[in-house]
Amino acid sequence: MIGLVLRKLYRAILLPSFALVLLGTMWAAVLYQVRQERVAAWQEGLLHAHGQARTLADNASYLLRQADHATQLFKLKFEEAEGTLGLAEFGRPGGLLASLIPPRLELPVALYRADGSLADSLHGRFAAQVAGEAFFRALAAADGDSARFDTPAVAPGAAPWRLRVARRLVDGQGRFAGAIVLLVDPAWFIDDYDRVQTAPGGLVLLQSATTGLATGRVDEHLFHSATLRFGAGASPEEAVLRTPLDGVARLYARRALPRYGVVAIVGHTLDSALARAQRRGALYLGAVAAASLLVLGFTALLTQQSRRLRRSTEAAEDAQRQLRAAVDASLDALFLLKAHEGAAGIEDFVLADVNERGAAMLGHPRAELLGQPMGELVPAWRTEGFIDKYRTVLATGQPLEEEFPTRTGEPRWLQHQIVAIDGGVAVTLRDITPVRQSIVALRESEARLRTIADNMPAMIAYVDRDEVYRFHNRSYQQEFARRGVQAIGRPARAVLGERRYAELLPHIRRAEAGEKVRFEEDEGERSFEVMYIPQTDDGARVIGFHVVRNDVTAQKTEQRRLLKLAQVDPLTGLANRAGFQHKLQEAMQQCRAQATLMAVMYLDVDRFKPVNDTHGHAVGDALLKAFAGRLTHALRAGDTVARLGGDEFTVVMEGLRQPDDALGAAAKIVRAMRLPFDLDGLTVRISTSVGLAFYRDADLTPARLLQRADELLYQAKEAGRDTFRADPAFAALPATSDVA
Ligand SMILES: Nc1nc2c(ncn2[C@@H]2O[C@H](COP(=O)(O)OP(=O)(O)OP(=O)(O)O)[C@@H](O)[C@H]2O)c(=O)[nH]1
Repeated sequence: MIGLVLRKLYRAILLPSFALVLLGTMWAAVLYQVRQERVAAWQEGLLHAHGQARTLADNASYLLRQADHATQLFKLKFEEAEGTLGLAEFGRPGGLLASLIPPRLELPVALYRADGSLADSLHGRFAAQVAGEAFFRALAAADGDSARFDTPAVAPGAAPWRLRVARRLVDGQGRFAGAIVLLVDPAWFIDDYDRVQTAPGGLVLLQSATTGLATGRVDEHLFHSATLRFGAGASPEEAVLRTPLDGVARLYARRALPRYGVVAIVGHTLDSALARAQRRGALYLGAVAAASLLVLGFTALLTQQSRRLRRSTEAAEDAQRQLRAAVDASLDALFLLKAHEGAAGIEDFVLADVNERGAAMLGHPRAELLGQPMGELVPAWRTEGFIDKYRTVLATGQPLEEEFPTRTGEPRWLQHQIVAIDGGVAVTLRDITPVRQSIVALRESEARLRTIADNMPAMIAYVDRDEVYRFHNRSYQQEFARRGVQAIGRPARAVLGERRYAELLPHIRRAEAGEKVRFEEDEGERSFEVMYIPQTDDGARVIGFHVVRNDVTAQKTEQRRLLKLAQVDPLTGLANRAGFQHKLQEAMQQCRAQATLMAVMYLDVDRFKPVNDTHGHAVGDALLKAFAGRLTHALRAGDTVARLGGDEFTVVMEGLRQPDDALGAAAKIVRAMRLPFDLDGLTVRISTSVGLAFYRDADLTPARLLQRADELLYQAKEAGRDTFRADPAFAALPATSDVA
């Protein structure tokens, strides 16, 4: 876990760290270079200033030397002329002074006597008496011939200072005779400043070594008395100062002229000295800034790209891990085999990879198996011809799938799949023994069910959700054969025919909706009881239905026979009360449906009891039979005649055109019964009374209609018998009219 975090951290910071190091190195190198440039520019500036200070010093020393020579020349000529040489002679145009010093300078010159009084002067004002001044005293006391230089202020504190060149004069006897004095304005040296050529802001300056008074120039501005003070630790030759002059920082170079008591100074502004270095520095910094931006941008881009790459690599690794897990968890043993070529072609296959199940099947850890030749690892594979099959699949490129039982060890069924891959084959092996066992069990179960179904008298079939016959038993086979149709695999609509299919469709739909359907079906003489039993899948979805069809013709016939028996009067063979009631109900329904007219007659034999009493029950029975026969004979074939019991009979007449038809029939019956009955040689006379009720569409029950006929019969009996009474509402004839 910690290792993973560290690895992630390492990946995350590697590139930024590299970029930071690169940036740091770049910046360090550039800053170093900038600094070096500055140092070099500094040195160069100083060098330049030194050169110029030297030039200034040379220039000044040249003029001062000339001044020295001039005093020396004066001294010689003065001494030659034995003290008579005047300044006018000495300093005239083209004279001795002019041979050494340009006349335009109009150098102030003074001649002092031995007592210090001013003897003569040119081009300037001099003090009238200098006997008390240090330089004069020094000259008077000295015995050498060297000139003396100093830098007195002409008017200390206010006027510009001067460089004074003074030389001792002697007379013919070598005694002190006075002094020749020259004053040199330091501005003259500074005026020659153009030759020095400093950059703008540059300073050229001459400073007195003793008084510190100075004369200088910055650009066109000439100034006096400004004193530059260099620090105690400053180099005697160079310094950087912010002068009190103008506050501008400069690089200064100094060149001392010890003989003349002055120092030549040149200062270059830091800005001008370092301008090029600063420009270059800015250029370097700009370049390194641009390069830094590029590095940062490139690093960001690389980081992003590397993050993407890392993500896609991780995704690929994840997918690979999942694939590996799926392969290891597979129910199949998986082997990747590489063909091993020998002299005679492919000799064996080497195990390149195997999943956990495959390793378990071979009985070794996976790591031990990789790289092993299969022929040696599992010799049975060679003897069982596996290696040959792999070779064939690899050669043809055709995949092979097969199921086979093992020949060695515990009997098992294996499923084998071989697919050609690059340079070898991928092999999957699956133990399908349980599947085979369940298939066998299923087949046995199916065979048992078929045996049962085939030996059932009922016709059994299965119709799937597409209404196609998928199964039928032998009974149904015979039925289909009898009709000359083939059912299996064909739609019910084609097998049944359009007409029968249309009749059965409502039942089919109900079964398909999941309802268990039971109905009867008649086919000519034959009757069938049919059941449709829906079949559902695990999700309770109807996937078809079973058809169970029983031939119930025999039962139906028997049923009809029994029903008939129950509705027949055994004595007369006419319908009994039950049969009559059944018929009356039917007739009334039909009458209502068709809006026709019907009639019900209620008849009773008049004075039957005496016949029984006189001749016995047998004669009574015979009379009842004869009565029934004569009654039936008197009526239409479609009329229903019944004996309710005793000597009571009823007639149902349907489809009457008019009431008269029934009235006529009643009258005919009454007349017919008056005729004597011949009962095995015994002649019996009776008569009959009839009640006649009509029915068309009134709201009436069968019992009420019969009761109505009974009431009318009662009226006929009351009227003296041997007549009929009809419902007056329907009777066109007088309902009570006696039968003629
Ligand atoms: N022989 C015979 N007699 C029967 C049978 N069933 C009923 N009877 C008799 O039929 C007679 C019916 O008589 P009723 O209708 O009541 O009297 P009736 O003599 O006909 O008098 P009216 O009907 O008023 O004219 C009774 O004596 C019954 O015993 C039968 O099945 N056979």
